[in-house]
Amino acid sequence: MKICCIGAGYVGGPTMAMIAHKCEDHTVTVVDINEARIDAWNSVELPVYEPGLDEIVQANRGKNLFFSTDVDSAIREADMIFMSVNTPTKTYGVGAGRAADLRYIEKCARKIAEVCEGDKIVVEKSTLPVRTAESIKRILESNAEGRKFQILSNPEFLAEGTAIQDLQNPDRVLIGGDQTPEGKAAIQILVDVYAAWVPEERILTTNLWSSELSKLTANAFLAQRISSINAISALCEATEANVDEVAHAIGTDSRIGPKFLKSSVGFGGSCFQKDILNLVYLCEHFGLPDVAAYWNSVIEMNDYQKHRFARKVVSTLFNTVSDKKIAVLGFAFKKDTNDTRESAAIYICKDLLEEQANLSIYDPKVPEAQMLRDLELGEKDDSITVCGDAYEATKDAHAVLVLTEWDEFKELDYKKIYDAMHLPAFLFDGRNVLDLEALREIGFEASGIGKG
Ligand SMILES: NC(=O)C1=CN([C@@H]2O[C@H](COP(=O)(O)OP(=O)(O)OC[C@H]3O[C@@H](n4cnc5c(N)ncnc54)[C@H](O)[C@@H]3O)[C@@H](O)[C@H]2O)C=CC1
Ligand SMILES: O=C(O)[C@H]1O[C@H](OP(=O)(O)OP(=O)(O)OC[C@H]2O[C@@H](n3ccc(=O)[nH]c3=O)[C@H](O)[C@@H]2O)[C@H](O)[C@@H](O)[C@@H]1O
Repeated sequence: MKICCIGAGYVGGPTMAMIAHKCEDHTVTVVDINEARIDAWNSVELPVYEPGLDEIVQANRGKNLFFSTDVDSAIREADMIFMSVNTPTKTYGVGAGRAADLRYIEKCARKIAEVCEGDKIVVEKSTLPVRTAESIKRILESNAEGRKFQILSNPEFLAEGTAIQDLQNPDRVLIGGDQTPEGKAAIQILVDVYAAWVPEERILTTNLWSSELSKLTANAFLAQRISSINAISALCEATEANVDEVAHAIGTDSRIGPKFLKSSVGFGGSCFQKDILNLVYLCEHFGLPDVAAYWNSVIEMNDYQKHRFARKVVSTLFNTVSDKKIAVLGFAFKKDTNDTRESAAIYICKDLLEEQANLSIYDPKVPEAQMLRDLELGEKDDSITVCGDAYEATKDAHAVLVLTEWDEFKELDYKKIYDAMHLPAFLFDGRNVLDLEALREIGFEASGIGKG
């Protein structure tokens, strides 16, 4: 089979690389209108950093895995077309700030209608509002001219930083489609692709709307757990309870489970916030304001947590950080990724810049240009310095903030860092990854999240 994927981003690239790797009989072409991105996929420096990704791309690129800007030809030749384009929060017009911006997905549908010649299976890989398949179907069918289209929903559940592991061994693959004989046949074709490496009992099939809604619901539930434990972290700080101990104590209840209970500076990433906003918008659209308010509170709590952290830094540093050097360790929204979209670090840095702090930032994977873009600063702005390592960033600092849980931050020589800092030397572990007792023995005024 010939497979085409429109959108060579964090999802399109890795998922298609895995399909090509596991299904050597299929030819997979990933296309994008962003030429620089396609060039990078064809180079040694891939545009997405993911442990294990280089190896599978190198093994298959040029054999049955291709990256191209020739969108039309790839669509024309394909039997199955994945749409993996971005679906950001709308920034204009009706629903601005909440609804999903579906213009990219609609452009894909129109492009497919315009250029394809035979029958196609069109797969929604992007995360979409429930019932988007209906619009896609209308666009395709209005322009069908005898061609037949089957629309499937196959949302992606990978997490960045563990994408390859998640794709290799997914908890489940979800495929939704029409419950007609033709729809079921299309579902089976996609089931067969995944069955090359995923046990069949982990491939779930549903109707289209359940599949679309399950993706938004899964992200909302995951984010809700983080907001719940972060809410408790504030109470821990007021009561001398320890949030890690509370999380462990509740997580051993098999009904609650231990995962996604790590208190932090707040969740980031391109999807949790956008998908919950989308869910909130949908609830309002369907006349369910109480349901909308319930899910919106997950985002409100996350905003509270990010600002609470920045406020705590300022108040601990004697209520002023003006002209003080604050070292920021970690800028990505989580470890093992170069992605900074919606990273809590952006909001915390902005709050501190507002207080006139001088920031020296180090992240092992995020380039300086990206940080400047995220902080909306020009190239010559001297309120931030981007450093090549943690020691340079922390030299002469008044405080160190750990904002991403990169493993290397656990291995640093904190005595060396302490000796080069102003005293009292403050350290705020926004990820609860460091040994606070050991840091206090060195002399740090060290604090974590949710640790009274
Ligand atoms: N990033 C993640 O970890 C996950 C993302 N998702 C969902 O997957 C979708 C894609 O996300 P990402 O890969 O992160 O986005 P991304 O922004 O990294 O990649 C999207 C790509 O689509 C391309 N594109 C947009 N319109 C196009 C068009 N008309 N023709 C050709 N290319 C076009 C863009 O140039 C861009 O390179 C979103 O709906 C997202 O919610 C789902 C699970 C995980
Ligand atoms: O739709 C998506 O985009 C993806 O969103 C998340 O994946 P991702 O955002 O890549 O990463 P997560 O591991 O979920 O982390 C999200 C944020 O929550 C934070 N987090 C996570 C877990 C936790 O216990 N505590 C916590 O603060 C992370 O540091 C990070 O900032 C989901 O985990 C994926 O299943 C989903 O496919």
